[in-house]
Amino acid sequence: MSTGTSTEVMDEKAAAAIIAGARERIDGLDGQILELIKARIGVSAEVQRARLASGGRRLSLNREMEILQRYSDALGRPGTTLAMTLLELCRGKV
Ligand SMILES: C=C(O[C@@H]1C=C(C(=O)O)C=C[C@H]1O)C(=O)O
Repeated sequence: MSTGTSTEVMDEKAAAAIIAGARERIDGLDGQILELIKARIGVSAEVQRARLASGGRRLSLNREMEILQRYSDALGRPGTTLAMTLLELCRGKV
């Protein structure tokens, strides 16, 4: 996957301004990502509770496979690692 970097030449001040602005946007995006992860943990717990309360198993391997496939299709191998980390956050280690 490309990181979108280019080799354009520029002076240090211009680069510093771009970096500062971009880092602010990255911090904003990371804040949103963290909030989304916390929301995902809550929704996942809701599903797990409902399944347990109705006599089912807490975890669903088929559903986890769908999620791993989706992240892998979108982001390749690191996507699989990311999905595994998300699943661990949402249902604990298995
Ligand atoms: C939330 C669910 O329960 C568990 C947690 C999952 C998740 O966090 O995505 C996926 C599968 C299950 O192991 C579900 O089945 O959808």
